[in-house]
Amino acid sequence: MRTYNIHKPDAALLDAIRHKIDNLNKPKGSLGRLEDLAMQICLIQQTLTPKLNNPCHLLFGGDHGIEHEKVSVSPREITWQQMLNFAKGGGGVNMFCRQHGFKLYLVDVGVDYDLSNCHEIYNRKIAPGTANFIDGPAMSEEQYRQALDVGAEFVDKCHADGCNIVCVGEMGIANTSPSSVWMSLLGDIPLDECIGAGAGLDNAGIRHKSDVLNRAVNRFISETGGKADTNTVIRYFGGFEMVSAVGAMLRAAELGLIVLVDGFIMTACALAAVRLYPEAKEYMIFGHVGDENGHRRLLDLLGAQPLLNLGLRLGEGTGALCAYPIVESAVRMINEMNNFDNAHITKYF
Ligand SMILES: Cc1cc2ncn([C@H]3O[C@H](COP(=O)(O)O)[C@@H](O)[C@H]3O)c2cc1C
Ligand SMILES: O=C(O)c1cccnc1
Repeated sequence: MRTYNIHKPDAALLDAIRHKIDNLNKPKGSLGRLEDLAMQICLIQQTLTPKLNNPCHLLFGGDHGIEHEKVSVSPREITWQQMLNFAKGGGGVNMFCRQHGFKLYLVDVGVDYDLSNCHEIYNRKIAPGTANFIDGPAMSEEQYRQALDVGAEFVDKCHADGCNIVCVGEMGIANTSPSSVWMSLLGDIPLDECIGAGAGLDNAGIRHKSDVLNRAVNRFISETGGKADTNTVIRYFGGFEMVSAVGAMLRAAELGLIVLVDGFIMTACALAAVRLYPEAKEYMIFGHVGDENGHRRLLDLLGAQPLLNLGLRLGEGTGALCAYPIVESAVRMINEMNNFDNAHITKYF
């Protein structure tokens, strides 16, 4: 399996960035979180004049064996139907990509339907859905490697487009289930605190989802003696689209791109990426906290402060895309605002 060469950005510029921000014509600290964002972006880009170039959105699609256990309110057909809908420009993700000028890459890594005639969708299908993790691992080691590599491949495409900020999103009916299991096992949090309604289960549905996931996790723990490493947990429960998202986040961090993180599912992928390479977190901006049970706790676990709180629970990358204008504002602040000297304002502190 490839390794990723991910470093914490060099902190040598920290004082110069702080000085520039504090010298802008405003009371010290008065642009709040925008100042922290600008700081993070300057460090990632190693400059006092950061830029956001050619933003790209990567959307990976895949189906899940665990869907057969009725852990989602929706059937798996929705995955391919939505992928085709995205290809026609009709999804939530499409309108926000259009709004903010993101180039959208749609990638089939494991949808249980032949999408190869659709030229707007890249065909990187590893298998038509993962295996059901109630019985054994969702994917083989080889499939795990492949899924990570697809993620990296598409970040390389974005990079070749001149992009320096990527959003990552997903489409995969039932994928809140593996996300909850990752959160529980990688975050050491009781499983039921990680489980929510997903795309709209009622209380009885959530109880059933919890029964299924508890059975699968208990079986896994007795099989592995509770000693499984991070890669094994990710591979055993993950979806192809989720593992590709992990690979994309890691490659983006390796290349020094900003990663804009979406909702519950993508935050679970961020956790997986950070468990593998802790420095990857320095490159991540967390777009929002959504309404899926567990999302807030997952963000807290990562020490992440989400930018928005809009009650979203769609996925696809929509929450990350909605946060993009805030990121733009932070970059404008540090590039365009006058400082006390050139605005001829008396510096009083
Ligand atoms: C029409 C529709 C569009 C979606 N777009 C994203 N999701 C979201 O819901 C799914 C996860 O929820 P669960 O684990 O409960 O299935 C994922 O596909 C996620 O992207 C959708 C779900 C539906 C039904
Ligand atoms: O926050 C998310 O990513 C999410 C929540 C519920 C359903 N689909 C996605």
